[in-house]
Amino acid sequence: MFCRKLPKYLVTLARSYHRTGSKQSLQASIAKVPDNLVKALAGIVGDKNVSTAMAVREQHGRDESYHDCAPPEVVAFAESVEHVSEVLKLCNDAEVPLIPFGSGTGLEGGVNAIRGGVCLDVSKMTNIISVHPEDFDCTVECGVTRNTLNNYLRDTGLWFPIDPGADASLCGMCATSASGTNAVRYGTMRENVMNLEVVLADGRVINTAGKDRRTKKTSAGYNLTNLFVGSEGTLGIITKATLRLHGIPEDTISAVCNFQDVQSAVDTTVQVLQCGIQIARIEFLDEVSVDACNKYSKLDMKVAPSLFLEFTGSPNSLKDQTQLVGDLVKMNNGSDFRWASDIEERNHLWKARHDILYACMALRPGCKPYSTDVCVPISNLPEVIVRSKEEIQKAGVVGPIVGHVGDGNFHVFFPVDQSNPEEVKVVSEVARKMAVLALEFNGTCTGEHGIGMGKRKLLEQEIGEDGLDVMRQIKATFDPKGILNPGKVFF
Ligand SMILES: Cc1cc2c(cc1C)N(C[C@H](O)[C@H](O)[C@H](O)COP(=O)(O)OP(=O)(O)OC[C@H]1O[C@@H](n3cnc4c(N)ncnc43)[C@H](O)[C@@H]1O)c1[nH]c(=O)[nH]c(=O)c1N2
Ligand SMILES: CCCCC(=O)C(=O)O
Ligand SMILES: [Mn+2]
Repeated sequence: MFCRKLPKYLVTLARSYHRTGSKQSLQASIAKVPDNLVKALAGIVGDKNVSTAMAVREQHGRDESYHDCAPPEVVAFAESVEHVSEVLKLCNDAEVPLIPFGSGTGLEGGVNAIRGGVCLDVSKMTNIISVHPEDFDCTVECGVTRNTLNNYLRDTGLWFPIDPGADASLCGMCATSASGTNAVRYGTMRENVMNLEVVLADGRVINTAGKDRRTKKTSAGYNLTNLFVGSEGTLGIITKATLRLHGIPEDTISAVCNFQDVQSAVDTTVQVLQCGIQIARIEFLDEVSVDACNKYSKLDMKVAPSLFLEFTGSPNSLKDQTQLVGDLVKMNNGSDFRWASDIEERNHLWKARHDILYACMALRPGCKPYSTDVCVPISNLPEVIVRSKEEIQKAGVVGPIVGHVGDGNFHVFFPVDQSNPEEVKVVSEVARKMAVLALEFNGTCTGEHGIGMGKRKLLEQEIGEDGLDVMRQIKATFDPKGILNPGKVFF
């Protein structure tokens, strides 16, 4: 069991766990941050940037998910890469856990300090370092959020299209390999990051593609950039990202339409993609989600399985695309095709889509979101959604379905009452069955939210024992003392 040299706090943790095998013992053995370490932190980042106040710790001990708050013992705010490097050296030498915090919008408990330690909040590092409009790229510090970047870019005619709905930090988005409604057209963070500045556990600073490199292509050695994309704060702290920018489309039209059943809506999506239509967004909402959206965002859509679509391009190409998609919708017995070309109407529609999490939560006030995130090859999507819906109905729980269907990715948002362990158990079991079903259909348990705490068991099923071993070896190379966000991705 203890084959590798473990840090002190992990030895205590593992021993007490194996003595009693209980969850309580895990919590009891959380590492204490010594007073002198708190003082040393203040020496690095300044007194104003260190806090042990309970309110600040609690605010940093959870994200937007259902996972119980696990506050760090101290929160430090970094203002520069030098701060990040010094703090890491300090924690590494003292063998104290360190959890990076971007903007706390994650959905898998990534920032929860389940083994205590120091939370390093990087949201004060907000410089937009460079924009090269002629090269379609920019470089930002880790605390810059996607809305801040897009507001800054407005006059250049460019934008960064990856859109997880929440106004997340761009390096937090790198850390979770985020995507969202625009991925069908622009890809995910993986396709849109060219270079990263990363501080390693021992304080060394590296640039994953080499300092100041910002090329569209590279064949130079291993792809370190994409090793850090999706690493969830377990391999290093991302302090800068060089990102690809895209031209703002000339014209945009949005539309909604509905179908008699889930299968027809998803079949339409598959056919749209198979026809090679360069759709900008195509989102599925089942009747439960539409109902929630109507109530929360004051829409008046027919309560039926629906698609939200967006087309972009020149006026001529828009005409061709919309005509073809209109025909496909009709072929699948879809109806109520409603266009929204006016910017206010479009914004209202997409705001409603992005607020779906809150709309679903409003179905059961006081509950927290338990979200699934499976992704399968597009041809398997209709069957996987239909069978997932059957599981939800069999379990008798509220489970609206929303999907980035163009990517084969969809979510069920179960609003769960955390104070009811039986309910949490039932929901977890449906979520697990859905993930296993996706794996059987050549899919993944997470298309965009990450593994965090909730999907660690599923990762092993997905990657296999040997694959997971290689991941552990990579972790040990980058973080031999295991201080970086311990307990995330792996147990
Ligand atoms: C309403 C709503 C809707 C959505 C979503 C959230 C919410 C609240 N999300 C999820 C979320 O926005 C996404 O996971 C973000 O990428 C997280 O960015 P934060 O800055 O908030 O990271 P946050 O602070 O939550 O941290 C997330 C993880 O990354 C690590 N981390 C953060 N900053 C780091 C850094 N600089 N270096 C290294 N590690 C770092 C943390 O330690 C943690 O493990 C989502 N996502 C998605 O992909 N598609 C979607 O459709 C949506 N939709
Ligand atoms: C439980 C929230 C999921 C958010 C999300 O990923 C989306 O709205 O697409
Ligand atoms: Mn999503």
